Amino acid sequence: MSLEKLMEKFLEQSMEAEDNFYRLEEQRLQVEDKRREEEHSRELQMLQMLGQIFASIRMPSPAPTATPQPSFIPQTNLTVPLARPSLGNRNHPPALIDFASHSQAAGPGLLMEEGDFQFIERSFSLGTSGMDNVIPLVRNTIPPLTSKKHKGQDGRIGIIGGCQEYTGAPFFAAISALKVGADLSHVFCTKDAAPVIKSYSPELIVHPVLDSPNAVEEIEKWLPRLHSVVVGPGLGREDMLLKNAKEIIERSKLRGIPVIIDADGLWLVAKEPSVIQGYQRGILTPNFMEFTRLYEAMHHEPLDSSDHKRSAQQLSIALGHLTLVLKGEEDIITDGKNILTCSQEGSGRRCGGQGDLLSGSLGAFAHWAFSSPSDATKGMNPSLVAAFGATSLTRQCNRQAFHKHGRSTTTSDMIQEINSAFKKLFES
Ligand SMILES: NC(=O)C1=CN([C@@H]2O[C@H](COP(=O)(O)OP(=O)(O)OC[C@H]3O[C@@H](n4cnc5c(N)ncnc54)[C@H](OP(=O)(O)O)[C@@H]3O)[C@@H](O)[C@H]2O)[C@@H](O)CC1
Ligand SMILES: Nc1ncnc2c1ncn2[C@@H]1O[C@H](COP(=O)(O)OP(=O)(O)OP(=O)(O)O)[C@@H](O)[C@H]1O
Repeated sequence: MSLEKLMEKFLEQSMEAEDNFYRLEEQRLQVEDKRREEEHSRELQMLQMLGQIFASIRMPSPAPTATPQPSFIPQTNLTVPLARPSLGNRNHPPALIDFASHSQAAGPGLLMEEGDFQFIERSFSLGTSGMDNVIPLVRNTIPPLTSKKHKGQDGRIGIIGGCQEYTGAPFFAAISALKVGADLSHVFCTKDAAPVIKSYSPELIVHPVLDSPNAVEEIEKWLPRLHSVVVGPGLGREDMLLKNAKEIIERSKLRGIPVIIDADGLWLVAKEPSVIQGYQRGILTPNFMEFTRLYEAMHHEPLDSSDHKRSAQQLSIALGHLTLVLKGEEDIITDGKNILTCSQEGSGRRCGGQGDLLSGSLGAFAHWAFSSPSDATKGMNPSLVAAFGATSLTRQCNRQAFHKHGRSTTTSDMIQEINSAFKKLFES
């Protein structure tokens, strides 16, 4: 046999061996996923039972002298979503965390009693002692970079958004998730937005399906592989796109995938709050305008803007203790029971797209927080920890970018700062 033939044969054999290796590895991962799923569903069942036991112990006792405050009646929803956790996610039991935060005094801050509920405020501005409280929890959830992992383990994030008008927003969100440390970022956008978004970056996986007749089925195929979805950046407000986004949210909920809703996704929530109400892995990231819309949709009265924290808390409660991030001069993060405020120094530059950096990076932080062992967040709701990570990072990026570019600072400049801002906050 000639040397050439020998080489050919050798190459064929080694390719076959490689194929076999990957096939076996895939099988092994499937078995591992199945084992984890079974373990998670057992944990969920136990936690539900525990939840019921706690609930029966904590039935409200009548408080004869307390004056009820009708405008602030908490509409709690302490049920654990009967959802299968997404693959690779260690499940954080929402009910248990709720009970834990009811019963723990939360370090520094203000303790308010409202009827039967305790509202605990923790004001954390980085650079003060507050940082010492939450930043270490964020750190605990960040997966270490080791050589033992395969591609995808640190996060496969899906962005639902991108239409003819808005191609920047989904790009900013998707690239921010990657730059923070997720392994893969998928953008599900309309057909005409896809080539534009692809042309911004070869790093993104772009699916031109959001306006196709079978959009939901096309996207659902990917859901089992996604660790979190961010719905809304650049989605637009066309009825058909909102309808598809709504269906994706519903299907993500069924799989227990963390769902971050921003921008036009919040327009959808204001119209149909039930789409996310009560889902303990849902996080909403409104700016003040979006917040006002949501508040008025839920409370049927104008927002009293004198006390943002209280309003944010009320809205969170009305939405079934969903985590809210009200963005502004200071970011208010609440799940209706705990309030964190992040006033990490940013800058006076308010260019468009900063919110997309926040929601995209939150996609990664949320995956990490929900898939960490529960002691990593020391009983704090993982959504709060993830949101604090994302807001402090966004503000730090803004600060660093402004330092270099001054009034010319744009979101792209902020994205360039993600690595060093991340290091400064979480790795030093
Ligand atoms: N490069 C891209 O592709 C980008 C695309 N983007 C995408 O655009 C889509 C629409 O998003 P949106 O935020 O412009 O819509 P909406 O909520 O109707 O706000 C409209 C008006 O509300 C006001 N307003 C806003 N904030 C406020 C505040 N804090 N406090 C008070 N008022 C405030 C303000 O009103 P004005 O001051 O102009 O009267 C503003 O003009 C969405 O898909 C998003 O992802 C962006 O991500 C940017 C980068
Ligand atoms: N007045 C402010 N001072 C400091 N930081 C701010 C201020 N307002 C917003 N931010 C920060 O900017 C980031 C984005 O918030 P912003 O209100 O711009 O969101 P948005 O309007 O949804 O953004 P987008 O342009 O992406 O739609 C948040 O991290 C928030 O903390």
